[in-house]
Amino acid sequence: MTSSETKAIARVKDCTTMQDVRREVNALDDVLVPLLVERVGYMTQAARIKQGAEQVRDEARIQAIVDRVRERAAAEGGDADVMEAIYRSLMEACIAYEHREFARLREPATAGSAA
Ligand SMILES: C=C(O[C@@H]1C=C(C(=O)O)C=C[C@H]1O)C(=O)O
Repeated sequence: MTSSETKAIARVKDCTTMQDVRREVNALDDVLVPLLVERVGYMTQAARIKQGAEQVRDEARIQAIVDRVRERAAAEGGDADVMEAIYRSLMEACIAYEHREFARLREPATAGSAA
């Protein structure tokens, strides 16, 4: 259970200027981007493990993630619809990347490309 004092929304600072807002947003992006790089990295793992390209998009898993992040966002005092939109967009980018990785990992080896 997330108590009202520990909710993420309670950590938003009051800002006076747009410089204040953008400094805080940049600081959060500095945390988010490395985590997103790590998340996207698991798409390469998924691409290796899955047996066929038709398995890359998994609608049941997408819906389970949407349900889960909507609940997590609400528990943190956030907007569930905004979080769903962010995650649907994120997962579409991840799926497109996973398709590229699926193909790349199965490309026939050519001279000079061994690694
Ligand atoms: C990583 C997976 O592949 C895809 C990418 C997903 C994601 O970005 O979390 C979710 C579902 C899949 O369509 C998976 O199946 O779990």
